[in-house]
Amino acid sequence: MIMTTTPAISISGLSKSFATDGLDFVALQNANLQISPGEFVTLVGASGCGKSTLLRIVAGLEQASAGDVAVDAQPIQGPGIDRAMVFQHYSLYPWLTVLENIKFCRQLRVHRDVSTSADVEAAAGRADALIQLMGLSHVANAYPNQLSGGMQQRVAIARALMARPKILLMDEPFGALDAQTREVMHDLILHVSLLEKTTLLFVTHDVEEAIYLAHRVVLMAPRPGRIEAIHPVPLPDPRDQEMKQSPEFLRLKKDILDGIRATSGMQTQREWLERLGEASGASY
Ligand SMILES: Nc1ncnc2c1ncn2[C@@H]1O[C@H](COP(=O)(O)OP(=O)(O)OP(=O)(O)O)[C@@H](O)[C@H]1O
Repeated sequence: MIMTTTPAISISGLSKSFATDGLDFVALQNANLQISPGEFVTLVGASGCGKSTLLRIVAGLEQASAGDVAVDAQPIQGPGIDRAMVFQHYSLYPWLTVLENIKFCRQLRVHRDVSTSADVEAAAGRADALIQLMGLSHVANAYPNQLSGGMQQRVAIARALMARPKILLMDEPFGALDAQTREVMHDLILHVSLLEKTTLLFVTHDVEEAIYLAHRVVLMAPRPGRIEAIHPVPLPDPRDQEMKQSPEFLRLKKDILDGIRATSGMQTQREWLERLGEASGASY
């Protein structure tokens, strides 16, 4: 892909090893990826291929063993307000209401120091707009444990968007939701990302979700964790649920699923299934 602007995220020669039992385990090896401003990129791949590790390094929550990550051409130095992260488990503050959870980041020191009264007013307006957009106005004063999983995740997303991050990092954010709620969330996050030109890096196990949301799907592979292939998604914006039935969509889904199967290390060949049958027969 030819970049004409400064990448929103630039990942070069990125590696990460963990010391386990005195041995170095390579979770990520020489990853290279340039993401344009406003681009939506999803990461898929077999379990343990380093998707979350890559995301956590970009978030500044984990340190790289080698290589560089830059945001807007600036090397990252830990977490920053230019990047917000949403996890699979909603991680809301149970003692705060929905509205208080969403406004919480405004009360952090980093924001308070730069806030004028106009900033505070604008923040209240943004919190209201996010609450409306996410369909949360009827529960604005409720506590997280009074909400369904889908609603809690909408609060977590609204909270992440509150500081108007340039980059949103999402680690299986819809993994615990039912299929219908996921579809609603997909269209919602696409809508917001187009509106605010947010750059998205999104981890998922769901290949359909990965294609529907993304401009590019990055296929990762394990042992060692690495980027195996990058698939551009040949669908226009805005997305429409019907596109999931298009031949381009189905072809890409098959290619990516084949890629995951080929790199997962799991065996489905007849020979191994037969051996399993023989072994079971012998033991029982
Ligand atoms: N803190 C850690 N210490 C040791 N090993 C780790 C640590 N974090 C991750 N790993 C290992 O690094 C590899 C990559 O982990 P990671 O969570 O990034 O994979 P993933 O692709 O997100 O997996 P999954 O799809 O199962 O969530 C795994 O083998 C994991 O066990």
